Amino acid sequence: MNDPLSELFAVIVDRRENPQETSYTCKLFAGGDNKILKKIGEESAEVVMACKDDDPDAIASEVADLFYHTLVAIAHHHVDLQLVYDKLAQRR
Ligand SMILES: N=c1c2ncn([C@@H]3O[C@H](COP(=O)(O)OP(=O)(O)OP(=O)(O)O)[C@@H](O)[C@H]3O)c2ncn1[C@@H]1O[C@H](COP(=O)(O)O)[C@@H](O)[C@H]1O
Repeated sequence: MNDPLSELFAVIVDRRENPQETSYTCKLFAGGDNKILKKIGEESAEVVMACKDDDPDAIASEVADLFYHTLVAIAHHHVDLQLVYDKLAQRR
């Protein structure tokens, strides 16, 4: 699958398997749940604030940050993105 989320998820999983010193993603993995989940909390709050401000560009930007950090969380827990897609498909 080559949708943008799947492509990003593949890069994130590669960072998990092949750590690189300069990679922000690798710093998140190194920090574990404490670091990753704190970022999800922060980014969620930023999505809420951007929606409260009714600022479409800020909403898109903050949701992109939230998607990225959520993908890092599921990769950290070795959950495949396909499983998320399967859950969505089952709800159709
Ligand atoms: N999509 C993203 C992405 N979205 C958001 N971010 C980072 O998430 C952080 C957002 O948090 P903040 O705004 O709070 O910024 P910050 O102060 O730097 O964050 P903290 O130091 O507080 O954790 C920023 O550092 C962004 O660069 C991302 N970092 C990486 N990616 C992609 O992940 C892949 C791997 O990147 P590397 O890990 O850098 O190799 C590449 O495809 C990148 O494009």
